Amino acid sequence: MEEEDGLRPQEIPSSPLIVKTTAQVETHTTIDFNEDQYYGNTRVAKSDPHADDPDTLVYMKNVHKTYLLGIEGVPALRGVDLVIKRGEFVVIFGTSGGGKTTMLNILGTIDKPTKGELRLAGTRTFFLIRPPLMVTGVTSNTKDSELSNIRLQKIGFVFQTFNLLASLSAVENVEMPMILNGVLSTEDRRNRARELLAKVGMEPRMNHVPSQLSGGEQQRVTIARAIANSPEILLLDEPTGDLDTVNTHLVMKLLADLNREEKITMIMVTHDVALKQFADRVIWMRDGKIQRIEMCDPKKKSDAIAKNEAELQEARRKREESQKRQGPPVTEFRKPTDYNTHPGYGAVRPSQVKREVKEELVSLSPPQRTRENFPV
Ligand SMILES: Nc1ncnc2c1ncn2[C@@H]1O[C@H](COP(=O)(O)OP(=O)(O)OP(=O)(O)O)[C@@H](O)[C@H]1O
Repeated sequence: MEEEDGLRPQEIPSSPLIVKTTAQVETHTTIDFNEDQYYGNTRVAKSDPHADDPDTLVYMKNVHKTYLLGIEGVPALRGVDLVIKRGEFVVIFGTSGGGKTTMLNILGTIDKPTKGELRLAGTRTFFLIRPPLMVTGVTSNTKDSELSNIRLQKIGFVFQTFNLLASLSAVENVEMPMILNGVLSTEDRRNRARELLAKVGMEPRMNHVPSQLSGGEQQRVTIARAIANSPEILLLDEPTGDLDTVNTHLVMKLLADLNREEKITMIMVTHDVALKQFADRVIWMRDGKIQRIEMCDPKKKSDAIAKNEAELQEARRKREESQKRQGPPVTEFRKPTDYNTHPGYGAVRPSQVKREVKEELVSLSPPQRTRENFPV
């Protein structure tokens, strides 16, 4: 029986039916869907085995994003289909204005698509042009607080500009996502933050505030903070963009280790061609579309990781040698409390956290572009 709008009324299947398909992940263009699926009488997606595969962490189907500038629409994404599997290291590469950051913002639920389907780490998110009649999961009407829960538990962010809270120490910054998650006790949070900072080689400077840390050190703290709630995905927007060569090696080593050892899925936007070597797949974007997907040779990836480590060792050796030649560095001794920027050292005050988190959430939102600061 066909309804007026051409959609069939049908019961909600307990799990979406998988019908005949010849889909292949690697080349998004060859996905051939043969039948629609229905939730109630709302058509949400055509059948695709990847959509319900437990190893699928990101599923984007026909995702569009159009920004509104006054009365004009700026199309940033124009029908993106993408499947990312658990544990992959994906690099997003492409022309300026191609839609890379927009895609990352949508994957991070910082921004919502105008149209299309997005499933993230088992969370189903439908964005339909018209309001869905019967839909399971989250819709485009989903409250921001629910989306921020997905962000908090499933996704870690690392940006080019480290985005640490200026008035909190490194260890307090790392504790922040755990405070928001509200699962661990104060003591457990502090211990975990300490462990994470040790992992990124920053434990000795855990009581320093960001302004007392170098760019590379701040980025390591950011990575520790990003993995605090054991996310499944790390979204990285030019994570080495502001770093020198040695710190780039260091950060890439950390990311490669987290990907290999902890199976965290990495999705990284970069303009640095050299970083493509760390990827399993490179997604090339142009004019809001995926232009092509390049599969990378696993051997080249492991060679790149080994070369990166060797270069890092060499850089450290050279630095130690030059320090020996110049004699011991002049050390300024300070008490830990010299780094304290607010009373109640060691304890994060709830009012301060609340205010700073608010600022943090604002800073995570995509910049509001207006006709004045963003002429078209
Ligand atoms: N908030 C916004 N308001 C209006 N237009 C926007 C907004 N954000 C991005 N755009 C436009 O959307 C398109 C894609 O932008 P996006 O920042 O995603 O590209 P990108 O590939 O990350 O570019 P770059 O490599 O230069 O950072 C561009 O045409 C951009 O001008």
